[in-house]
Amino acid sequence: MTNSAATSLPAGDAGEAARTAPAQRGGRVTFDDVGRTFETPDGQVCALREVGFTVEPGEIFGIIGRSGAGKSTLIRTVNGLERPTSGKVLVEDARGGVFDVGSLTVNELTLLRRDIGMIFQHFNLLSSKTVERNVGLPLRLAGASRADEARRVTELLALVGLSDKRGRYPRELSGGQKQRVGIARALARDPGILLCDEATSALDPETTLSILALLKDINRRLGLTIILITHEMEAIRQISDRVAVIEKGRIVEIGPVWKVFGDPQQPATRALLTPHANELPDDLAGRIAPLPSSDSAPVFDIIYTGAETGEPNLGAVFDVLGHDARLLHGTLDRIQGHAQGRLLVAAPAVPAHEATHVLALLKKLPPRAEIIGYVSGSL
Ligand SMILES: Nc1ncnc2c1ncn2[C@@H]1O[C@H](COP(=O)(O)OP(=O)(O)OP(=O)(O)O)[C@@H](O)[C@H]1O
Repeated sequence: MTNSAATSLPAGDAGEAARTAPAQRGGRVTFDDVGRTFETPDGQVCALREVGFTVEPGEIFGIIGRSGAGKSTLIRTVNGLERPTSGKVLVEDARGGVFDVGSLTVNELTLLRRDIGMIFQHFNLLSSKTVERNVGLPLRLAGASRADEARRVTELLALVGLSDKRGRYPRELSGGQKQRVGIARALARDPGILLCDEATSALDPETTLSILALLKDINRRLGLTIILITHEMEAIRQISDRVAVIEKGRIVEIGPVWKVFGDPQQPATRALLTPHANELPDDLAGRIAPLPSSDSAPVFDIIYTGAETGEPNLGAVFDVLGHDARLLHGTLDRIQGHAQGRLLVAAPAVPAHEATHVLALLKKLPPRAEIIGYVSGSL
């Protein structure tokens, strides 16, 4: 990989022609031991430490972390809005040109940013300009003719489902429509990478879903690489291929979404994903005791991480726990085709002194199970 800059960045008419052709595949982003510290009146703040991973072309890659973890700083290093104080951010475009973002001159950065679109939580639209003018702005700044701009705006508005809003102003649009304008504008110059900074955080749940569906559709149709930072786990779950968890500036966990969500390894990940995972409904919690009594039944907590082969086999569970076993509580979800979740099952047929033995049998079916207590009362 070349670490030096911009000789392969397209320039002039030939470059413009290449850029207006549909992207065949997205760009690749490599964080190579990236660190970023800020000098503040209160001393140094270390926002990123030893960050190292690669986002592959065409991936939708999510970055999650609590407030102040370093998400914004990290995503902003991709388009040079932040420069690393150590390490490198390398962006490889679809034509194989590799750019060391931190070492680019201002002019080179301007060129690189043509290949990197960005959308924001608060849309950042120009309120005095129509939808058409907002979307066409990057093209106009790049010197496109009026005719080329109008043609491209027509394509982009069709892509985001806003063809009928061409002459409207941002104030006349809903939040979801404004974000669609933001997406169209970000795609105006046919970038290979789209950065999404909390892009759905200001939207209601239904609109969020429609924007996520649009991003996924764009990713599939254009082959664009999408990097999204968010504190909304649902956004990641819905569309990301892989996810990285950032905590105090470090990447603490990274992997396919189904794996990280189904079987989080780090406390920071668990805190983000399942803050209420161990909470039971009050009525049930009140009935579960730590020790058995004469009329109680052991409660088995069965966890499907998604790594099991095939779908969860309830028949096999009931063969072990007895056919009068009762489902007390549970969730089951599907992420990227993997069924994962948790079932709490009471087994009146299992005497307390056999519970541990039965637990061992149960563990041979799904990979995780434990006894969380004993429930008494009629089942
Ligand atoms: N320009 C700056 N000057 C000083 N400190 C900064 C600057 N930018 C970010 N920081 C600090 O770096 C750390 C990471 O901030 P960052 O905004 O990247 O976190 P975040 O995960 O995006 O948070 P949020 O979800 O709240 O936006 C924080 O401690 C923040 O205060």
